[in-house]
Formats: sequence, structure tokens, C-alpha cells
Amino acid sequence: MADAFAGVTPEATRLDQAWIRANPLPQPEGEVDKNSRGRVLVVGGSVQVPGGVRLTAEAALRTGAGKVRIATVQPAALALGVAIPEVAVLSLPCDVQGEIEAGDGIEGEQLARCDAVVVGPAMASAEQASRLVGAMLEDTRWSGGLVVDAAALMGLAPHADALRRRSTPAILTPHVGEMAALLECDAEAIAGDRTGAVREAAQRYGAVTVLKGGSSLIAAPTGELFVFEGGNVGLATGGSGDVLAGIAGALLARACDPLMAALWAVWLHGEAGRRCAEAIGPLGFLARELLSVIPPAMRSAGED
Ligand SMILES: NC(=O)C1=CN([C@@H]2O[C@H](COP(=O)(O)OP(=O)(O)OC[C@H]3O[C@@H](n4cnc5c(N)ncnc54)[C@H](OP(=O)(O)O)[C@@H]3O)[C@@H](O)[C@H]2O)[C@@H](O)CC1
Ligand SMILES: Nc1ncnc2c1ncn2[C@@H]1O[C@H](COP(=O)(O)OP(=O)(O)O)[C@@H](O)[C@H]1O
Repeated sequence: MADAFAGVTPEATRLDQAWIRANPLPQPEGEVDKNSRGRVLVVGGSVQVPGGVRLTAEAALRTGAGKVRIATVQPAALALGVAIPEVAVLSLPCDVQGEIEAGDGIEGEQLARCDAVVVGPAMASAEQASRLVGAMLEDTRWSGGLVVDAAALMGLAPHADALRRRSTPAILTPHVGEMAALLECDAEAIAGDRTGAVREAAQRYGAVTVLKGGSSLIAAPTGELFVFEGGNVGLATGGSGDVLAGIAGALLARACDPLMAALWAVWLHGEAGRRCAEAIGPLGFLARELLSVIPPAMRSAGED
């Protein structure tokens, strides 16, 4: 078997069932209503990829978020709202390319009414995503958590200082290509030193960073490093990353510490993939099929 630790410094902690069992998620306590279970806003989607945000929103709901809203391009908004009756949809203006037109950003009131924002899934324009994120980071009425994914990672570099200074509980979920954009270098440099890259990104952005792949590395700005080897190749499919971002958003919204939220999200996503591979086959399960096995994966987390 190939050594999944190749190129990974030995101080990386293995993220496995034993770690998960020893580090349970905080459970909602006392009088619990849907607002206290965590409110997530998913900002993303485009005319070309209108359904990716559906995966993110449903993943957040399946992870236990009490309230989920989607802010997406106007041509997709109504259909999404009908397809997912459990969410509210905010319709945003769309540019000629079919991307969110990020003129005024998301209104402060919308941000103030959520505990975590997931930004970027299924957007293609790094420029529009960058403007959106910039406006959010300037908004002083909002103090929630932030998950940055997909095109929003491609456009995040100009906002590194703003994100770090703001001390927002934040999680970045790049694959190798998106990590190259974050660190403003080429993908070969990332592949040659994945550990150095994930640590550098976590420090530069002041955010927990998940470098996704066959084995995923998770680094905190404090230097802590974890490695997850429990995924399977079936997870390498369109929309799989959108599901991971939604899980992470829901955990941040329930007031998990961002490192804990990222670690649990990576583990739950991998465990959902394992369950799909077992039930359907190692290749060919769909990203949307991960969704319904998130709750049983959470329930079984403490079992052998
Ligand atoms: N398209 C779809 O079917 C679906 C898309 N969805 C949504 O759209 C989002 C974008 O997906 P995507 O497929 O458009 O772009 P993605 O591959 O993330 O590339 C982005 C950039 O990274 C680069 N890059 C990537 N991997 C690399 C590597 N290993 N090493 C080096 N570079 C690498 C890549 O370079 P390129 O491959 O173009 O050379 C490009 O510059 C996705 O996150 C999801 O939210 C889903 O909702 C539904 C199905
Ligand atoms: N060979 C693999 N084995 C296990 N997991 C993988 C493998 N390749 C990719 N993954 C996982 O699948 C997900 C793919 O995410 P991403 O590339 O962002 O997909 P998309 O952008 O289409 O949603 C990540 O969580 C990644 O860690």
C-alpha cells in the first residue's frame, strides 16, 4: 500500500474513528429551537452550475442545521426554492456570464441573521466571488463563521490580511488547484510540499485549511496538523466538495470551534463516502447520495 504519509511531517495527527470517538461534537443543550441549532447561509451557484448550492444546503440540513438559506443567481432561485422546500431562497442579480453580480454584496441584514456563511460553491468567476467576499469581510454587522470554497478560494488572495485581522472563525477547503491560487504559486509547488502549503495557507489567512485530495490535510493557524486517509476514490466526483462545504458550514453554525468543525466535516464526508461505496459500489455513486447517509454517519461516530 502506498504510504499516505509520504511528504507529510510525522507530527500530523491521524484523523480516524478513534480521534472522533475521543472528541465528540457539542450537542445542542436546553431549550432547542431551529435558530439555536444553527443558521447557515449558502452563497453561490451560477446559471451554468445551478444545482451545486443545493448539495451544500442539503448537506447543512442533514448535518443538523436548523435553518438554511441560499443566495443565488436570479434565474435559478425559484427552481431551487421549489426543489428544496426546507430552505428560503434569496435571489441575486446575475451578470451576462450567468454569475452572481457582486455589486452591493450580500446585505448586512442577511448576514446578521445567520451563524455561518458558506461562499463559493458552483460559482465560476473568481472576480465576482472575490468582490462578494470582500464586501462580507467589510461588514461590521456580521460576526458569524465563514466557509470559503471553490471560486471564492480562487479570488481570496487579495483578502488574506482582512480575513486574518477580522478573526472570523473560518475554514478554507481548497483542492490543489485552489490552493495554488491561495498561495499565488503553481500547482506543482503545492503537490511537492502539501504539508508546507496547508500550513502556510492556514497562517496567511488565519483560517483552518483543508487541503483536499486522496488523503486530506487539515491545518490550523496555530500549526496543528491532521491527516485523513479514510476517503475513497468514489468521492472524487462533481459536487462532492459542495457537500463537504455544507457539512462544515452546519458545524460552524452550531458554534463548533473551526478546527473541530473542519475535522468532523472531513471525517463525516469520508464516512458518508465509505457508506455509499459499500451500498452502491466503489465508483459511480453521486454526490447527492452522500446526503442521506450523513445522519447515520453522525449517529455511528462513537461506535466501533
Ligand atoms: N464542473 C462540474 O461538473 C461541477 C462543478 N461544480 C461546482 O463548480 C466548482 C468548480 O468546478 P470545476 O469542475 O468547474 O472546476 P475545478 O476542477 O474545481 O477547477 C478549478 C480550478 O482549479 C484547477 N485545478 C483543479 N484541480 C487541479 C489539480 N489537481 N491540479 C491543478 N489544478 C487544478 C483547475 O484547472 P484546470 O483543470 O481548468 O486546468 C481550475 O483552474 C466546484 O467546486 C463545484 O462547486 C459542482 O457543483 C457540480 C459539478
Ligand atoms: N482519490 C480520492 N480519494 C478520496 N477522496 C477524494 C479523492 N479525490 C478527491 N477526494 C475528495 O473528494 C472531494 C472532491 O472535492 P472537489 O474537488 O472540491 O469536488 P467538486 O469541486 O466537484 O465539488 C474532496 O473532499 C476530496 O478530499
